[in-house]
Amino acid sequence: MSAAETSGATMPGAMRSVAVVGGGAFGTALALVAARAGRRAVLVARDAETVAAINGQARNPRYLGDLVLEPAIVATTDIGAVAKADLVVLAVPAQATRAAARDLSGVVRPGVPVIAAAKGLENGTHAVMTDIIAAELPQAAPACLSGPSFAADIARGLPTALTVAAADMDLAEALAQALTSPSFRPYASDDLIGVQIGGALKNVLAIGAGMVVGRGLGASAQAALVARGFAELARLGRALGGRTETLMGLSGLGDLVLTATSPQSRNFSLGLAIGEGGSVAALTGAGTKLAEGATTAAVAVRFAAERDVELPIAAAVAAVLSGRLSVDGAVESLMSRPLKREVE
Ligand SMILES: NC(=O)C1=CN([C@@H]2O[C@H](COP(=O)(O)OP(=O)(O)OC[C@H]3O[C@@H](n4cnc5c(N)ncnc54)[C@H](O)[C@@H]3O)[C@@H](O)[C@H]2O)C=CC1
Ligand SMILES: O=C(CO)COP(=O)(O)O
Repeated sequence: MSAAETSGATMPGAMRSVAVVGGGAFGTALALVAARAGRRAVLVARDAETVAAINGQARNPRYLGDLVLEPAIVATTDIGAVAKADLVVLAVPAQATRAAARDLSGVVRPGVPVIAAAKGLENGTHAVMTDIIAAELPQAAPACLSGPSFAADIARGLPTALTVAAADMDLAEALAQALTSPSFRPYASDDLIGVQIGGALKNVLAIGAGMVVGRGLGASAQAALVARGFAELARLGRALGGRTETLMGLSGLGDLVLTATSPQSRNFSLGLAIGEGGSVAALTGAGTKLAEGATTAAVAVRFAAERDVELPIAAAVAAVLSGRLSVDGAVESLMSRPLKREVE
């Protein structure tokens, strides 16, 4: 018997029904993934208008424009629907993951895997998402899904490859089997920390890359930020126990390359607008699009400082976001740091 079976976690053949919680862009895309993989997929969203549009017109206009959602998925506002699921996906923002998990505490059945889809660190606790799930849903088997994949690309059925991780590799492999389809290729991993630190940090670095482009600093500077930013992501990931191979894989370097180079990314776009002279307050205030890196920046810098890990680029991004530095001031501070060996 595998560790997953002895721990009571649900195994692949039994994962017939998937509940995705969170009716935004990524939750909707992941409900489509589950449906394409042959699972019974239900999307639990709190906004009744979104639920009506998904069920009535196969669209989520608020988050995915006029993209047609095929195959059809079923949406509901009833969180009780999660009780029937053999597999749960939590696709709400990182700072809402604890509240959403708490809402599910009396609903998720024992042994059911709960996959965190958010990319970020919790403000205050510095927790990764699977630690939040472990704390709030002790009856569940925590897992996470991360990698280069824009929700709209997934929803269109474009080819995507991601990493799905669980502490138990057998469970990670079972989750990959349960979600795979011709356009969606999950790779299994048991490195929960490596996967989640990569996903959290790449958003911060993507904001920095956007600032570089928006300020007109050139493609050479953008590439330097990606490479030295990756050194920071890997330094923090390794300090927390993540593996170098994971950090260099889909959920780390892969997602960093995507997000730090594409205006399709909300994090990159936020940085771009700041670099062009936009006001941080106006670009991150109420009603603006989610950019997880805007919160994760300061959280990661504090977390790293506690562990004596240096994150100069992330710190510069956090300083610009908090109004302590201009983009030009950030560049000057980074360029005037004492010279270092490239490899420590
Ligand atoms: N959009 C994308 O391309 C991708 C997003 N992600 C990650 O997925 C997470 C969610 O992102 P998106 O879906 O894009 O954001 P979004 O802004 O499109 O949607 C967020 C959804 O969460 C809901 N929500 C917020 N708090 C909630 C709560 N307490 N309970 C229930 N629902 C709640 C909102 O009503 C909204 O429907 C983020 O961490 C993001 O980094 C990961 C990969 C791709
Ligand atoms: O995580 C993502 C792609 O992998 C989505 O990035 P943004 O949140 O910056 O749009």
